[in-house]
Amino acid sequence: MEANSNGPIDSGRVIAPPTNPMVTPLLTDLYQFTMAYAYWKAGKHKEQAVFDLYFRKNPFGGEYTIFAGLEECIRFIANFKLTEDDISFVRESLSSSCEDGFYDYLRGVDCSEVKVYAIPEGTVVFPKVPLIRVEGPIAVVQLLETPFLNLVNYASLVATNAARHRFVAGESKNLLEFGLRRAQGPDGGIGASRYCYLGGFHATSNVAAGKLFGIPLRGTHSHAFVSSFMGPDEIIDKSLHRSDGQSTCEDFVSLVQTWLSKIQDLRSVHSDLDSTYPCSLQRSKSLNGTFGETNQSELAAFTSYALAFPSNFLALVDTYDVMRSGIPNYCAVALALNDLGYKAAGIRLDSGDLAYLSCEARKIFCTIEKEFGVPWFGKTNITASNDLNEETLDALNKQGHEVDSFGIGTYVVTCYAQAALGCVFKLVEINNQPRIKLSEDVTKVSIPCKKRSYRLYGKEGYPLVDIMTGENEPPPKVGERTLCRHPFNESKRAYVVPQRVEELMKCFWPGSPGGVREDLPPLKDIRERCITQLKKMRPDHMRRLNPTPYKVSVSAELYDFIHFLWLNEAPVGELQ
Ligand SMILES: Nc1ncnc2c1ncn2[C@@H]1O[C@H](COP(=O)(O)OP(=O)(O)OP(=O)(O)O)[C@@H](O)[C@H]1O
Ligand SMILES: O=P(O)(O)OC[C@H]1O[C@H](OP(=O)(O)OP(=O)(O)O)[C@H](O)[C@@H]1O
Ligand SMILES: O=C(O)c1cccnc1
Ligand SMILES: [Mg+2]
Repeated sequence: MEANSNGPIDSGRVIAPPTNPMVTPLLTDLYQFTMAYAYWKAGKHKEQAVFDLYFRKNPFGGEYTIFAGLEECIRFIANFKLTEDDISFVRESLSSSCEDGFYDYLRGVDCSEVKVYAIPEGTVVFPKVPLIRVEGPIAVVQLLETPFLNLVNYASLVATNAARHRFVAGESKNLLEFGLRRAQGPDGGIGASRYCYLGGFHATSNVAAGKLFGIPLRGTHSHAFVSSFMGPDEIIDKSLHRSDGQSTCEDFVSLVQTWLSKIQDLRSVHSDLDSTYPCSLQRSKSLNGTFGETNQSELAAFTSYALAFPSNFLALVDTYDVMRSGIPNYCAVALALNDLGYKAAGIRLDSGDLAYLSCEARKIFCTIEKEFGVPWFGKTNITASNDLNEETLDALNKQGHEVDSFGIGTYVVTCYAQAALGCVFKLVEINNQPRIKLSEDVTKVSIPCKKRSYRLYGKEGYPLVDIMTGENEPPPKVGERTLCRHPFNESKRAYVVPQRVEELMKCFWPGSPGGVREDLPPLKDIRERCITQLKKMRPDHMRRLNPTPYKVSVSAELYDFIHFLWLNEAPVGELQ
């Protein structure tokens, strides 16, 4: 069970309210209330409706999407109730001709008669396949459309964005989400931290998200900290205990200076690197001449930071000059700390050519490891930040770099490459009658009926195709040939003999008190699900350039029915 500041999310039958208290029944479009009134006025409000929530196209030019936001939807409906205040406001907002009986009806509305089936959060999903199916009295379900879309659209978009960044960065790299200052408001910031973590980031700088969701917190320091120091005289208390507490170094500042001199005296290292250096870049300079005078105010800042956090010393090295000042200053402080039994945590680069600088820094760290016999120094952690995105990560990979962690803000949280996912909520059945929404644009035609969907896996363990069937059709069977048809293109079809069949949607809200429903898993488990699922995808669906589309299909029976209904509902044109 995951705890947060609201208590457990899903304890027994009690589900916590939405994370954001602004998520109330009024967080909807006015037309949901006007329609609810018109349904009520027509005596239609209790008719049983089925809506599908799905998207039409994968974002970011990719061929996969990560589904996120479900937990908040369930928390929303579990606590759905209009207050008297809400009802008064709706009354003021609707036409004065609306009858009082409607407001009495609204007073009693909750989601106890609503059923929600959904694909588990963190699953890799594809266009057209319902992520969520909502069943229940039409007036109530209509009120859920906007908040459900609001809760799923950005969550899934940013989780997908995070997963894509992780894919490009590579599994061995640490991804830190640094976007709060650039996010679209407080909810955008909190949501970004939560769903970037879900999508595979390792940590966030967002303290509130750490508290709310238990996401690991990470951070370095900013340029302001470095530039706030004028020189070493500012350091008053220069003493530092050894890490084992056995003794105290009374003048850590001098110890740092001693190490800086030793580094400056290193004259023996040249750019013709031996094979122990991990970096292959040939643009290196020798240390000779590189380490002249370093910036003393920067050194004071680093020393102060080390005195404050001796076990966790990290330095932003690009305030003045990375190679001539930041790196030697960092090394001096780190080596002084090493004398006292502390292992420094690394550097951050926030400007310049991150590939080149990371490689140069690595060479220096390797040199120091060798020259001074400090066994871990070559592996010093290098964090890079500064307007990173998929493209820059890809470029860094191509050039070769020595970055261990990436701090990514603006591009990941604002979903700069694509503003919205475009999830929709469409009526597919009313009173057991399938409904279809037609469009000139065939990709916008809805797939009618209350459906089931399955993921069919092939011999190699990869998912091959998702197939939607009518609710009462027999499911595809392992080892049996299943005809999978493109929903709208007659000629596109294939037989699939699945090695494994997975039903995608599960019941998350049963529509009757005490009914069986899936638990809401902790965020960590959702993240694990996402990471595991992505690893199981066939690589050609995942590549950045021209990925192969994953097939989404319907059964032969559903195909026939869609086209029967299409012909039935589309008026025949007449040419004169
Ligand atoms: N080796 C590289 N290959 C491709 N892109 C890189 C490389 N190194 C850095 N970048 C990217 O290039 C851009 C550099 O931006 P810009 O020129 O505005 O910053 P800067 O001058 O390095 O630093 P700042 O202006 O923040 O001090 C950033 O988006 C960064 O992520
Ligand atoms: O670049 P992003 O991906 O958005 O990541 C977050 C950025 O935020 C910080 O910069 P800051 O706000 O201090 O300003 P800066 O851009 O001038 O460094 C940090 O140094 C990163 O560069
Ligand atoms: O901790 C950091 O280094 C950090 C946090 C937010 C934004 N930029 C950097
Ligand atoms: Mg920046």
